[in-house]
Amino acid sequence: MSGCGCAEVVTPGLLDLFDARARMIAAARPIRGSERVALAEAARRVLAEDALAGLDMPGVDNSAMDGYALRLAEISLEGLPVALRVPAGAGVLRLPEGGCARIFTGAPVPLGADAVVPQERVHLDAEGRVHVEGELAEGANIRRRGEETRVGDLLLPVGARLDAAAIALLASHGIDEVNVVRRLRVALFSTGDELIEPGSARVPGQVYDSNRAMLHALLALAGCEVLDLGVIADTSLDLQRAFAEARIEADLVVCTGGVSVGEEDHVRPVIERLGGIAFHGVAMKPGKPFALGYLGDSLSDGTPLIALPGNPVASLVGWQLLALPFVQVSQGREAAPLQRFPVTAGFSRRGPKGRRELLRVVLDWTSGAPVARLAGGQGSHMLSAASQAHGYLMIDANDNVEEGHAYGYCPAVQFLD
Ligand SMILES: Nc1nc2c(c(=O)[nH]1)N[C@H]1C(S)=C(S)[C@@H](COP(=O)(O)OP(=O)(O)OC[C@H]3O[C@@H](n4cnc5c(N)ncnc54)[C@H](O)[C@@H]3O)O[C@H]1N2
Ligand code: MOO
Repeated sequence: MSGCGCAEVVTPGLLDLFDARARMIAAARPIRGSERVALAEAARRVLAEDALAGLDMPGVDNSAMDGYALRLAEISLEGLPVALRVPAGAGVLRLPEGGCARIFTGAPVPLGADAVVPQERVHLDAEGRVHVEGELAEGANIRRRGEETRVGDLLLPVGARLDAAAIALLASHGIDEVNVVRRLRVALFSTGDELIEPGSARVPGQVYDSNRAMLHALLALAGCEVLDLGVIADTSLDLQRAFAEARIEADLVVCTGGVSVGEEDHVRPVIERLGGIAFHGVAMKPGKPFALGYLGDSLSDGTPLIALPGNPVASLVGWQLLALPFVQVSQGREAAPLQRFPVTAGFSRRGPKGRRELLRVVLDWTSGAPVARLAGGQGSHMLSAASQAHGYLMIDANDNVEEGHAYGYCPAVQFLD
């Protein structure tokens, strides 16, 4: 990866992005409480207890191929008569001496058989006797009982998030209900007197509230229950009321807007009155005025609060890089590591001094290897590029982008896990 080799120099007063991330992860406390849900409803939920194997897997020795089950010692020039037919779902039968069994993929291998020959490797003579072509090893094409897991083995640990493969694994053991961590209850509001609801009539100067729609979607994707408090007016009193209500109802409060330094930005002083700020300001672009705070006596005893910037892309990036790992730990999961790998830049650009920049890029594969190209305008108010981007190119605080050099690429898909 490129870089001038100097130590990172970030703007004084701003926290380094990775320090901020570490502080978010350290500050989060897993919530208490679980519920039983049907497996069909369990996608993206987090296991509240270990899931153990209810049976040996596979449950019986079974065939990996459509073919013939036989005793290797009985293979002869005369061929073997087909003495049994064993479809999937049949019980465990015994192979008669001197005969073989027609068998299908997944069907129980009859007792006595020690190999399965695929049907492509046999020929049947006029009497229907089976002749094996080529060599066959003992155990060939037999999937052994318990070769994957045994009764009582750990299938999935507490804290595992249930994806489609995990759900299939549980279903394969006959499990139809699971004990999962209750959903994290998150109170969400945006603040700004210019904000109006999408769908309503607008006069110039008014702005549709896109951050709340975005954060609602992101919280839902992360498996949270969202308590949507709407748009809160930019006054200390209104914010104070909103925070007080949010605190009673929720495990976590997320707000967006009004978190910068102008006199119209009331969020920080109100938080300081009702609780405190753990940190405010991260050396990243976009997303600088990110804050972690709390309502109550302390971060560990009070209700945590995440204040995201108003600029839409700053809000998105703040969620993805800083808020999401906090939510993951609060849900009883491990915070997913930030995936980053080198990708060549297909453009040059001056860097923002003092802040790590997250450029919204698309990957161009036409040359066979990925080349990052800007997805569009990079202003932190510009959602178009963010909506097109495959991920971010992360540029160090004191670096410029030079075409042909490699920089850390963070795929956006990781933030949907
Ligand atoms: N003098 C300074 N001004 C600003 C600084 C600074 O350090 N010194 N930081 C800039 C940065 S960086 C950002 S990011 C923004 C963040 O400001 P706020 O979090 O206080 O956000 P607002 O001022 O409320 O709004 C900024 C911008 O975003 C629009 N917005 C706000 N909420 C929403 C929403 N829910 N949906 C859509 N758009 C929203 C708002 O209309 C403004 O255009 O501050 C810079 N200023
Ligand atoms: O952090 Mo701000 O996001 O540069 O717009």
